[in-house]
Amino acid sequence: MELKRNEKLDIEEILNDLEHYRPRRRGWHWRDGANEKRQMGKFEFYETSDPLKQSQPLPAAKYFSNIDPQPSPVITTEIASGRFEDDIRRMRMAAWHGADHLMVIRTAGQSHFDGLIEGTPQGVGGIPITRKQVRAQRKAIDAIEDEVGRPINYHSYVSGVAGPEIAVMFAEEGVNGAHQDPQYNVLYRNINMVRSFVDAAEAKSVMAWADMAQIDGAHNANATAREAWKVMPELMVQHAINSIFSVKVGMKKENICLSTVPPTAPPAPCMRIDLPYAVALRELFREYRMRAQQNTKYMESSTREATVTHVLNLLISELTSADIQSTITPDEGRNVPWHIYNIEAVDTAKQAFTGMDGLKEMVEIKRDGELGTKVRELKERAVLFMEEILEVGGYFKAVEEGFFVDSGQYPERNGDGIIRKSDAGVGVGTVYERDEDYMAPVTAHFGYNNVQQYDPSLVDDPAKLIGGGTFEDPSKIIYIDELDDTDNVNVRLKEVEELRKSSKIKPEMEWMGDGIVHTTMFLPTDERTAEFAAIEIGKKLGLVDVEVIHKEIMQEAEGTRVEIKGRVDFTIDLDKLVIPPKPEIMTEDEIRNDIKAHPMKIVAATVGEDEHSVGLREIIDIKHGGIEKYGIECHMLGTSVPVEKLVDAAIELKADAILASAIISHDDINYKNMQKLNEIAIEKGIRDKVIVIAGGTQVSNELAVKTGVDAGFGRGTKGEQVATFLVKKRREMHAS
Ligand SMILES: Cc1ncc(COP(=O)(O)O)c(/C=N\CC[C@H](N)C(=O)O)c1O
Repeated sequence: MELKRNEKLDIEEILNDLEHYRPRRRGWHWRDGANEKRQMGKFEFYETSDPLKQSQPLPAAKYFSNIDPQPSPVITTEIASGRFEDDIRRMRMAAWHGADHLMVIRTAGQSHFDGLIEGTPQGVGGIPITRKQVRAQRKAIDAIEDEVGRPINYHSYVSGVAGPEIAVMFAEEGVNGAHQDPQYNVLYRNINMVRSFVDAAEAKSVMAWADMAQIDGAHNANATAREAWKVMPELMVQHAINSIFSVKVGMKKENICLSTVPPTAPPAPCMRIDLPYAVALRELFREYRMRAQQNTKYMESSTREATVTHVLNLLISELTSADIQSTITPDEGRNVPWHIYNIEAVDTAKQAFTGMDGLKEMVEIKRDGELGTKVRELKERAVLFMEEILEVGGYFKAVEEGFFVDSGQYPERNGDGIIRKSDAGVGVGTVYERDEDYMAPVTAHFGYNNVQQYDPSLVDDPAKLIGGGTFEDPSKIIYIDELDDTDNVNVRLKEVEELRKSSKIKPEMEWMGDGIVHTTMFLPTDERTAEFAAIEIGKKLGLVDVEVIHKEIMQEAEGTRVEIKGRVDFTIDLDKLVIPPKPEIMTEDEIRNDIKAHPMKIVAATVGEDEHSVGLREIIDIKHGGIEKYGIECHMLGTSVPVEKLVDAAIELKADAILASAIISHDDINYKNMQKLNEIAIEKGIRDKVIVIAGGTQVSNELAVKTGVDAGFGRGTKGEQVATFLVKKRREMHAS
C-alpha cells in the first residue's frame, strides 16, 4: 500500500484482509546514521541521524531552506485514544513530524484489566490491545515508514497477569518494543510477586527471541512517590533489579532500556537536582540503553509550562545521553491527549535537540564540585539500599517490609512504602512446580522444558517436535476478528462514514467527528468568575458541552486567561466553501521581461509612527529575493514616514507604484494609514495613475482593499507575489 502525501490514509484498505497480514520484520530499529556529522542547508550538524525522505519541518524551517534535521535519539509518542482506526492518522502525523516510536497505551482510562479465568492460572487482560489492532496499526505503519523513509517502532506493554500471553502475541505480530518490569505488577497492580517474576521470565524470554527493545517501569516510582526526587536511590535499585533479571533470562543489554524521568520540575531548582541523578544513572548502567522520558508528575493544565519542563528534561538528555526520547503530550495533565499535542511534544523534542546539536563541544558537565558530590552520594544511597535488601533476605522480603516508594530519601524511611505480601495479590498460588513429564514443545520458553526425555537433539529447538510453533510457522496463528457485534471498528467507521466519504468535515481533537474545538480567551475578572463567564461565552458561540480546560491568573483582579473546549454539531461542506484561488506567481523571466520592456519605478516607506523596516526590506532588497531582483527601480524613504510625504515622493519621481508598510496594528492604525494614503493620492490627482499597495504582518487583503488601496499583503509575503501583482495591475490599468 503506497501512501501519497496529498492523500488520506484509506482505513478500509488497511482493515482489509488483516487475516493474512504478516509483519515485514522482527526487532527494534535504532536510527541510521546516528551522530554522524552531516551538512544540512547552510549548516553542519554533529549529532543528527539520517534525514527523512518526506517530513513536516518546523515552522521556522522556511528561513533555513526548509531543512528538517533528525536528532539521533529515537523519538516516541504515545497514542491510544480508544479508537485504533482513528489513531492511525495521528501515527502518520507523528511520523511526518519525526516520531519513529509509537507506543499504544490505555485504550481506556485504565491500562490494565487483570484477572484469571475462573479456576485456572490462565491470565487475562493486561493492556486491552487486540491482535487485530496490532495488525491494523503495524500494517499502516509499514506504509507510513515507507512514506517518510525511516523504520518506525511499534510498542506496547507486557504487564499484568496475561504478560506472557501478550508477549507471545506481540512476538507473533512483529511488535518492536514493550514495557516489561515485574516490579510494576507487584507494586502498582498488586499482582502476586512470585507469579509476576515467573511470568516475567517467560515474557522476557519471548521478547528476547523477538529481539524487542524492553523498557522498564522505574518511572512509575517517581510518578507515584509523594516527592519524586526522594526516590532517586530507589529508582536505580529498581533499574538494577529489572535489568539484571532480564540479562539472566537472556536479553541483550543493548535492548534493555532504563526508563528514566528527571524527577523534579520548576519552580524547584530541578536542573541541580536532576542532572546529578542522570549522570549517576548513566555511569552505573553504562552498558544499557537510556529511555529518557519527560516528567509528567508535575504537569498541570498549562501546556506552556509542561513544554518548558520538557525542554529542561531534553537539556539533561542532551548533556548526558538518551537512546530513546519519550515525549508525552503537554496536555497529559488535562485530558486524554489530542492530535495537536502529540505533535507539539514530538516537535518540542526535535526542535530542542536540533537547536542543541553539538552543545557538548562547547559546554561540559563539571564532574567535580557540587555535581560530583551529589553523583557519589546518590550511588552510595543506591548501593546501601541494595545491600539492605540482601540483608533482610532479598527482594520479596524487602517488598513485604515496604521498602519501595517510601516517601523518605533512602536511608531515611517514613514507613509509607507500598507493602505487598508474597502470599497475597492477584494470581497468588498459581505457580506450579513442573511435573517430571512436563513437556513444552515451544520456542523461547523460559527454563527447563523436559524435551530431552522425548528427543535429546531438540532441547534447543523443542518446537520441532510439533513441526514448529507459531513463531516458526505463522500459518498456525489463529486470527480472530472482533467478537462484539455492537462495539467494533466497522460499527464505528459506519458512524463517521459521511465524514470519511463525503466533502463534509467537522473539527476534531481526538476522534474523527468528535466536533471538539478549543479556544483561548482573556477575561478581565477574577479566576472563578472568568471560568463561568467563559462557559457562557462558549455557549453563546454555539458550542455544546462547554468545559474549561485551563485557567491561568494574569492578576487576580485584572484578569484571567481561560481555555475552553466545546463541541460543534454542524459540518462544513467543502464543496460549498468559497476558497479564493491561490495568488498565481509569475515566473522570474516573465516578470523580468515585462519590467525590461516597460521599466517600473516604485516608492516605499514604513508609514506613520512605525520604525519596523525588516518586512519591507524583505519585499524590496535583492538579497531577500525582493522585487529589485526583477529590475524594478525602488526608492525606499525609510521608516515613520508621513503618508503625505510618500505621495509627494511618488509625484516627484513619477513612480508607478507606492508600497506602504504598516506593521503596528494597534487601534487599526495600519488600515487608517492606508485609508489616508488612498485619499491623499486621490486629492493630489495621481490615484488612477499609481498602484497603491500596503503590507504588514497583521494585514489582510480583504480589509486593506476596503480602505481603497489596490491590495494588502500579510505575514510571509514574498517579493515574487508583490512583483507579480505590480506587473498584472499595471497591465490592467493600461488596458482600461
Ligand atoms: C511496566 C509498565 N506497564 C504498563 C504501564 C501502563 O499502565 P498505567 O496505566 O499504569 O500507566 C506502565 C506505565 N507507564 C507507561 C506509560 C509511560 N508514559 C511510559 O512511557 O513509560 C508501565 O511502566
